Amino acid sequence: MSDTLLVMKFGGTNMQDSGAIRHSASLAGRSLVTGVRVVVVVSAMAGVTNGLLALADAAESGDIAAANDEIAALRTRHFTAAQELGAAPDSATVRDIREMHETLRQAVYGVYLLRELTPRSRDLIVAFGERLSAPLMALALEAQQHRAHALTGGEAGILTDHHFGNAKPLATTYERVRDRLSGLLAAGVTPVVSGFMGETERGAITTLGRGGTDFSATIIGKALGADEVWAWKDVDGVMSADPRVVKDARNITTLSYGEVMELAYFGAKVLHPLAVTPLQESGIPLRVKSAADPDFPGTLVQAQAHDEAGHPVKAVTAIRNVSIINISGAGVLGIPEVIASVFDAIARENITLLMVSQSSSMSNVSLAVQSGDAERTLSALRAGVSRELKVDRQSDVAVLAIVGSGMRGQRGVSARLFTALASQDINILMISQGSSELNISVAIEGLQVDEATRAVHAAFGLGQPVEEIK
Ligand SMILES: Nc1ncnc2c1ncn2[C@@H]1O[C@H](COP(=O)(O)OP(=O)(O)O)[C@@H](O)[C@H]1O
Ligand SMILES: N[C@@H](CC(=O)OP(=O)(O)O)C(=O)O
Repeated sequence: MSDTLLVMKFGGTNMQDSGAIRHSASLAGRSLVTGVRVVVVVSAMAGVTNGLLALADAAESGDIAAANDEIAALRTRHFTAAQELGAAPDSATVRDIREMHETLRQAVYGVYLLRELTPRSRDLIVAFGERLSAPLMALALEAQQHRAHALTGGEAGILTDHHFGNAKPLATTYERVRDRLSGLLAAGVTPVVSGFMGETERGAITTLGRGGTDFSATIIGKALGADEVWAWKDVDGVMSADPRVVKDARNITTLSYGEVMELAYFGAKVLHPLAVTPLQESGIPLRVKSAADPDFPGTLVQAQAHDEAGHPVKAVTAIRNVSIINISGAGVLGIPEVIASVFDAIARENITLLMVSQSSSMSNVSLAVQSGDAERTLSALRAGVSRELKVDRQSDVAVLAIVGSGMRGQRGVSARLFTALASQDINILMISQGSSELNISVAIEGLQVDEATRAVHAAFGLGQPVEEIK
């Protein structure tokens, strides 16, 4: 057996049905047959997380029939996949899947009876997607003659805080994961861990935020001191823009942890924004790889940035469904306490600020937040800042960002961005540049975000192949 250890993450698309699961198992198998040890981390089958969220909402609103229909559809989907992967009707896997569905049904009925869906019960319900897919991957690996064992996030040692829906790992997680998984690996068994989920010290199930399976994989990678973490995707790697929006988006060969965090933070759905954080200290590389083309190198994410000649910007990305909250009035004028009260109110509500800007006359502060957080932001501000200030909201906004370490100290980058937007008649509502100079972001009308993305991608020549320099 080689000493190499890889953590491999398979997302929803790569788990969407028995065929995809079998293919994903074969990708892990390519390494396993060479003696490499692998920990597999899986997401829910594509669409299952959204289905679970929808049925939980239906139960809360009293529509138990709709919730039960969705549960039945999910049940059929998981049983069909298990059967197609070779599970006998009386096998332990089928029994486990049946029991999980029964518990899910009971949890959903509880929500219906109470007409209350707390963040805690939502996490319990939504984590069933990943809990149900891990045994399917274990089946597929076993069918390909690899010993495998399915574990929930908690069983694998992932302990988190109590931020249901957006939990973070506790420092004790790392040692615990090592304890839980080392024995299996030493015995030649491939652990298959349900991603996206963990549990609190008291055993309540938590989730790590949408797309959280990437984060689970890197937490496990750090805990085990893995050689690399591989995130298998339905795209070639991290691309210069969302390939669904920009047809000539190209694969980015290397990115630094910082660059990938900026990209994920500014909406590139390809990785969870915190996914690389566990890797930063240890310098473990993350590879984003194409499940359809496993020999293609994909994107290597590591500590150092590699800048590309003539390409100060590596990617353009966007966050949709944003609202701008404006705080204005003479009272804002140059009084630090006012600004402090604004940020206090936001911090108390744990709201993520996407952009902040203050007008030069200092009589106005604008905050960009996800539209889902806008009402909470408005109430927090109305309660927390002086009544003399006017607080209002502009909806249907998007934040577009350009990212790349090569723009540090480079002149003319913002000018190029603004010219590209102006050429399409796109009005800029807010501007901000991170002090790290890894990104420049602008708020624009939501309806214009796709054409803006394409214009900016073209203006920075991101569709053209480049030679890489160190
Ligand atoms: N810059 C980008 N690079 C690659 N993919 C992107 C980017 N921006 C958005 N995406 C989208 O992210 C998707 C992959 O993320 P996701 O579906 O969450 O992965 P998975 O579930 O396979 O882990 C792609 O299908 C692509 O449409
Ligand atoms: N299933 C979860 C977690 C996840 O990471 O999914 P995916 O890898 O399919 O993006 C979600 O949809 O958010």
